[in-house]
Amino acid sequence: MILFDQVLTAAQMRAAEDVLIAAGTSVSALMEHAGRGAAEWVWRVAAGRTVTVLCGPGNNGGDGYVIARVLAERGLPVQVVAPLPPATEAAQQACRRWGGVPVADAAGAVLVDCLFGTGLTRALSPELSQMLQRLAAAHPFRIAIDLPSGIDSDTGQALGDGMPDYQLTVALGGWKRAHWLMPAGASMGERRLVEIGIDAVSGAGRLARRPELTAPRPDAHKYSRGLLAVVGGAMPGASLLAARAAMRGGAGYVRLLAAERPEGVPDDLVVLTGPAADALADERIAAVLAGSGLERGTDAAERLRTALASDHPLVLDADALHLLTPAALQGRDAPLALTPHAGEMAALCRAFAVVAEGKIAQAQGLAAAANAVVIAKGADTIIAGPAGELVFTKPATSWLSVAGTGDVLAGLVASRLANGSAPLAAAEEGLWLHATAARLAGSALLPDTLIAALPAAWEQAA
Ligand SMILES: NC(=O)C1=CN([C@@H]2O[C@H](COP(=O)(O)OP(=O)(O)OC[C@H]3O[C@@H](n4cnc5c(N)ncnc54)[C@H](O)[C@@H]3O)[C@@H](O)[C@H]2O)[C@@H](O)CC1
Ligand SMILES: [K+]
Repeated sequence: MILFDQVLTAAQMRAAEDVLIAAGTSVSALMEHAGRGAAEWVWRVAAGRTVTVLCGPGNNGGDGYVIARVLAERGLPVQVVAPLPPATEAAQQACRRWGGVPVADAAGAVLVDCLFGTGLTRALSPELSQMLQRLAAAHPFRIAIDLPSGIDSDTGQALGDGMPDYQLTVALGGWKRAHWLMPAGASMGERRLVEIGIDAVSGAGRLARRPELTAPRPDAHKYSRGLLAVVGGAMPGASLLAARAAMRGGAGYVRLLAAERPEGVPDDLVVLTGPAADALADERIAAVLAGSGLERGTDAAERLRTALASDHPLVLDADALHLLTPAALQGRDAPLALTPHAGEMAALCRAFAVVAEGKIAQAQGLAAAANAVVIAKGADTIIAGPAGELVFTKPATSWLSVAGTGDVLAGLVASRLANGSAPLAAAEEGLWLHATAARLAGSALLPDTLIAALPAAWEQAA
């Protein structure tokens, strides 16, 4: 089975390669396979122009020698820069088969960066870093093979300064975590995968899938599509945005529970201003959203307690994430989804005593500690589930970086939950609708235009 959506750590990638090697494939054969696949991409981009391959000492460099040989065999002008000699057996063999003489420096149309891949363990030396930057400046099109050299494969952090930007990154054998994490993702350009036959790896993450979102069943009615209660707070604008988004997320009925009827409520949104506990006692409620515009005072804490006590499937966002404690979850059985951005994640990790470095470990630690699906938001949104599930997402448009889009996302995830999706699926579906509507809303989008684009996003779901 070909796995195009698996996302691996460097250790998981090595383990997957070891399985193939134990089954009789040599490292050189894997390198040949990977290098040939990568060469196809370089060939297309180069379109007859001069290519420079920068080869490092490890197997990433070995891939580079394969690429240089394949392109030279096809008649392309190729030069190799190799600041360090090949040090692994497979790389030495690939270098011998290439058979050329490296040059000290080069300029041309396309730079192929094969300096380091998953084996990078420390920052590049100043000499190597300067060489990489000089070559990058001398080539208008830059392709990173497996990873841009200088990136930590597991965290996406740069291990030094002055990383160049690439137009294309060709992942070999499987996606690495860094391909879908910031800051690395911001410098990788387009990302493509060359498959080399590795199998499923236990404990691996995966890329978010295109969800199966369909029109309501022919016999649907508003309650069968799901009744969502949105617990509003002192700042009604945010909960109103979330509720309006939720109305277009698939739920059949959205009720806003507000202390007072806010300004600007559309006619088609039901607002209940009585005690929240009474409103939440309605057994037809399929899911609850709390947190958007809740604020953090005594009233807010009380409203959150009421939402938690009702024991409906629950999405908590924004201020609720600053108020949540492990004690508050005692006795709850219903599914829970949390949607923290980086600041809220830090507060939750403190509250739930999650001691972990980095976005993935924190999201997974919190998911386990709170028995919740955690949507760790940002330019590199990931989803962590309580059973260790880990889902990466492809970058959405950067125009989403504007106030209020988080409220829209929370409304969409809650709407999917009310509609009957399990929390992890609700998270993936909500993120897909959000990203698709954002793409359709175009430049300079606002929460309003994002919500307005949701029907068109649904049209693309089928
Ligand atoms: N193992 C395999 O079966 C395959 C590996 N492939 C390629 O091999 C790569 C991984 O190969 P390696 O594990 O050899 O790793 P790299 O090619 O990334 O290089 C690691 C080598 O560089 C040294 N090193 C690490 N950081 C350094 C630094 N800052 N300065 C100087 N030297 C440094 C290490 O000690 C090691 O010798 C992958 O990214 C991929 O490109 C592919 O060819 C497919 C098959
Ligand atoms: K590289």
